[in-house]
Amino acid sequence: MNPLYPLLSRIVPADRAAMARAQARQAQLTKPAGALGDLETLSVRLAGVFGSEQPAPQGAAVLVAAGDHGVAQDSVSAYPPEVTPAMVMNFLTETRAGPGGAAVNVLARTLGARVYVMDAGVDAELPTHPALHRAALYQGEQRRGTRNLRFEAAMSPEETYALILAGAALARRAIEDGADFIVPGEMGIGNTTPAAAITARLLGLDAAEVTGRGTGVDDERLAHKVGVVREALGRSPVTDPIAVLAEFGGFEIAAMLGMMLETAAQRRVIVLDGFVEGSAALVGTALCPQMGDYLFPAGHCAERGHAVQLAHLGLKPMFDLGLRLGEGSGGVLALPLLRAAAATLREMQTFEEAGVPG
Ligand SMILES: O=C(O)c1ccc[n+]([C@@H]2O[C@H](COP(=O)([O-])O)[C@@H](O)[C@H]2O)c1
Ligand SMILES: Cc1cc2nc[nH]c2cc1C
Repeated sequence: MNPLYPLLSRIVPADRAAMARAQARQAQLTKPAGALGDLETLSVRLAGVFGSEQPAPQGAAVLVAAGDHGVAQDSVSAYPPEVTPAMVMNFLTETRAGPGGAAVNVLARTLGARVYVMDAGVDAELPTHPALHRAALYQGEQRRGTRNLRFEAAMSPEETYALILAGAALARRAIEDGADFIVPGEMGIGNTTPAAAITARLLGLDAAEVTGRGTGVDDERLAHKVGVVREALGRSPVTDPIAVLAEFGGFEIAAMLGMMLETAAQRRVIVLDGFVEGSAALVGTALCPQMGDYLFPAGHCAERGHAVQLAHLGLKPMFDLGLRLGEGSGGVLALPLLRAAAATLREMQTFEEAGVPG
């Protein structure tokens, strides 16, 4: 049996009747018709997720999965692979302001989201820390970093399934802790290369159309990176979504896919951050189109290939701040907009209640 079958079979479409009631309610609220713009669309989609025309989502969590990549030895990033474990320590360190000194920690602290960090296969001996979650090991060793997708499959099928299920388990934990919004996030030097390969294969595009500068590579490195993605795609003809993920993917991308599937299965909101997160979302909707009902893209991301991912998903981002960080940082920034959208349905008066002539 497909090890994902029990998870996939729990994902049902959003509640269309609740969405229709929310749409009708938006029309009665005290504002000119349509005047809340995209907040109205978001509020109706949230009604579908929570099965209520007055959705009341509570907690939020950002789940940052970290992994290393064989291809990072291949000059595809502007930074060395040692940054990945160093940033994991930065996510966990105590600072004067509180736990964690990275952008995602600060944004989450500012906006009231809880941060969970996951070692999905980082190439370093990380110390035990109460806030550091290890990927559940399948029978055998968890490798520290994937193989180089340019020459061979990045992950085995067993590793791929193990990481998907580990990501699902962490999302389950965060939901048990009270999260109704799950923001999958990632850290992994080199990971815009696997994300580009996955996106190119699943959308049938050329490497050059979806390969961007990541951490900021120059023109020469970008041309080399496009060549690496093209070689990887030329090496393997796979099109099955899980095979594509295993062949070109990353441990943290597989973990984020698991987080997304579990969040959809539990009818909570998946707040979608950038391009690397988008590659996991493409695998998810290829496996299970209904997962798209639970996806809420945060901001437009400056990475080449992000716009085409969202166009394929048929979803519009909420803002454009030129972000290209990852970590789930953009997703955390979207939380106030999503909360505000739900609050309009719950708390605004109707024309009739307020005695305003409609
Ligand atoms: O997800 C994105 O949109 C995104 C865009 C550019 C960079 N990143 C982050 O930068 C790293 C990947 O960039 P690179 O150049 O090493 O492939 C990784 O740690 C990601 O979190 C992430
Ligand atoms: C410093 C640094 C922080 C990051 N956070 C996500 N990707 C990153 C890449 C670098 C290089």
